[in-house]
Amino acid sequence: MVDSVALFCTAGLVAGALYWFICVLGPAERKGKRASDLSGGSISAEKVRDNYNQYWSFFRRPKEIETAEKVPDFVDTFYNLVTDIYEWGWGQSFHFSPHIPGKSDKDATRIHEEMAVDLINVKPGQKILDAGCGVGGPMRAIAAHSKAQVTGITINEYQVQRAKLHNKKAGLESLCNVVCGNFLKMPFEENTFDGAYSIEATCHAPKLEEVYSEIYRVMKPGSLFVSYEWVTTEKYRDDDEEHKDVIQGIERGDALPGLRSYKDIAATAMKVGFEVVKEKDLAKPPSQPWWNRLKMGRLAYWRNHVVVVILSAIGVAPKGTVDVHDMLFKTADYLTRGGETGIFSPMHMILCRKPEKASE
Ligand SMILES: C=C(CC[C@@H](C)[C@H]1CC[C@H]2C3=CC[C@H]4[C@H](C)[C@@H](O)CC[C@]4(C)[C@H]3CC[C@]12C)C(C)C
Ligand SMILES: C[S@@+](CC[C@H](N)C(=O)[O-])C[C@H]1O[C@@H](n2cnc3c(N)ncnc32)[C@H](O)[C@@H]1O
Repeated sequence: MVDSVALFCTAGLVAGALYWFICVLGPAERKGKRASDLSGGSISAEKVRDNYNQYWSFFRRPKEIETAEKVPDFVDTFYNLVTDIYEWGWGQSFHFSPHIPGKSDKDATRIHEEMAVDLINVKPGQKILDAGCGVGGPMRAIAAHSKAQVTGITINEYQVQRAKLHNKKAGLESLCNVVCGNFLKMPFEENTFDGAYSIEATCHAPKLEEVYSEIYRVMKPGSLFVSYEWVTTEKYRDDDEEHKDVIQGIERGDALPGLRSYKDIAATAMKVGFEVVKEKDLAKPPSQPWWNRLKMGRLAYWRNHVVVVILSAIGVAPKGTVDVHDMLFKTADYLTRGGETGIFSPMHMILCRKPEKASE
């Protein structure tokens, strides 16, 4: 009798501890994803590992990444694999922001997002485009702040579902619209939007010119476009093996067909017809390091690793989740090294205007 009571109590304690470790400690945000809900996005659970291997096979055939037609599929596969982990461990905004002393990561993220819409100067009710919207963290902050009508586009169907769900929960359905599509060939008429922004998304385009010219096409003459670009900075040397290693690590862990130099951004914008209004690397001092948040998360990553291993072992999370989590763990290190050495920036800001009259 005493034995069975002890057994019962121990089992209760173990179950309680597991619940606390996985469900309470797990979510990044109060209303975030739970570890027990980790999935492979639109990929069925049994195909997650195959898709992870397929993702890596792109890097064994680098020529294919250079082919524009293959890149959206490769990026789509990547976001099926990482979207839930990002939401669980980071939140609903899939980007970095400078650390702001005395402010939480959540507030610093929102301030960085609001700055984008303030730069494009839109009025309540006007239509704006979010090129590469993720699950819509920025879109909701921007719609709430500006009262503009935001249309987001993402290549990943699973993100569309997540974004719509979050928009509904936030009561922002009337201001936020999400479509699944390729930002290299958007399902919008010419001159549709009163402004456009893109946060850490155009880096996935094999050729920046293609996405910029498509954004230019759908914007109204005289309207503004702002982008936060992932770039290598003036400190990057391609004859330095350490630099090359860090940049290659960032490309592989973030589904990038090839990082561009900061020099290419304004040149490309002008090539497609934009006037460049302003260009500034928002990571440069006096901004505080954006990579602080990645470094401080290390303990949480270990806890997440244990959670993912347990959940995969008991069949709650798909089998390849551990591999995907490992890949992100290594990526966090490459990104931190990129930030600390100053050779990489995820927030090279460019503000452009579509001229009232297109030049010849
Ligand atoms: C703009 C892009 C994504 C940028 C960031 C949002 C993500 C880049 C690396 C990601 C992460 C790395 C480590 C993960 C950790 C091991 C896990 O336990 C919890 C999630 C991470 C913190 C994850 C979160 C998102 C990132 C910071 C790219 C893709 C263009
Ligand atoms: C790092 S996430 C950033 C998401 C969002 N801007 C944010 O900050 O939360 C990059 C986004 O770009 C989208 N993306 C990448 N390539 C795309 C393409 N060819 N067409 C449409 N969306 C694309 C991805 O699906 C993803 O939503």
